[in-house]
Amino acid sequence: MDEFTVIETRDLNLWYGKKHALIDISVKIPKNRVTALIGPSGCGKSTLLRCCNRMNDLIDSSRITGNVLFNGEDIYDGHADAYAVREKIGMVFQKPNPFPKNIYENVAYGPRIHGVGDKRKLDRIVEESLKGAALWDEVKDRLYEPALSLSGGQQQRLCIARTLAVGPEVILMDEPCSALDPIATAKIEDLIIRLARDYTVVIVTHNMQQAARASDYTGFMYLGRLVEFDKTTKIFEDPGEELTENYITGRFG
Ligand SMILES: Nc1ncnc2c1ncn2[C@@H]1O[C@H](COP(=O)(O)OP(=O)(O)OP(=O)(O)O)[C@@H](O)[C@H]1O
Repeated sequence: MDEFTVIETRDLNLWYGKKHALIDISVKIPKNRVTALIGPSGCGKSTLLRCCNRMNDLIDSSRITGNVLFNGEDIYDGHADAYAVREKIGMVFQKPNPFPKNIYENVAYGPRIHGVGDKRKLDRIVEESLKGAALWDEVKDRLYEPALSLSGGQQQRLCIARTLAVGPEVILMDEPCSALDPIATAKIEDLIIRLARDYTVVIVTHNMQQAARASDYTGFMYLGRLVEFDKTTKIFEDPGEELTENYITGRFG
């Protein structure tokens, strides 16, 4: 692969107690591309995604071996700061989870706790982040209304804006459309493609059409292993492994 690698895992293994959830995963995530992780329920997609920004640290029973490199530096190195990692590698979850605050405060929250106090600067960050998440036009006249008054799709784009506001390089998305209707889903998919101009996006999805439509690269996982990783067109048109072919043609799942 001749793309520039932003995140790389090397022989990554993860256990939840005795459960061996990730087995020898070595993968290179290309910069400024959308990578989709697909595979049947329980195969380890979300676990792999969470390893990329140390969210699994929050699960007491989890233990890892191997390496996860971000721009060549091991994020599990004793000196690495998990909070700084999560600023650079942001995450958007399955269910939109805005704070019970107004729209403006949801986006301003991250920059504020990182010390941005100047109102003009915060205004600019809020506007740019909402534009980046394709939400500005819909909310610019109601910035001080509760975030929870937005539709589900708007709330998810607000969560994306909140992630953008702290200046990430990578955005991890764990089934970001699973709680949304088809129109809201299409908007998020368009946004994902657009975000890859400025960011690297990794998305976990159950929806193979979504992976085919919105991603440049696809990893197929099965029982904790990464079976195949390649350009999305290759995975869907000419997979190298029979297991991948059986999955994408719907023979199991
Ligand atoms: N906090 C946890 N404690 C114990 N086991 C867990 C935990 N989280 C996940 N697992 C187990 O690890 C395995 C991988 O789970 P993971 O959620 O990563 O899979 P997934 O492919 O994302 O599944 P799904 O598509 O259903 O969300 C599963 O067997 C799951 O039961």
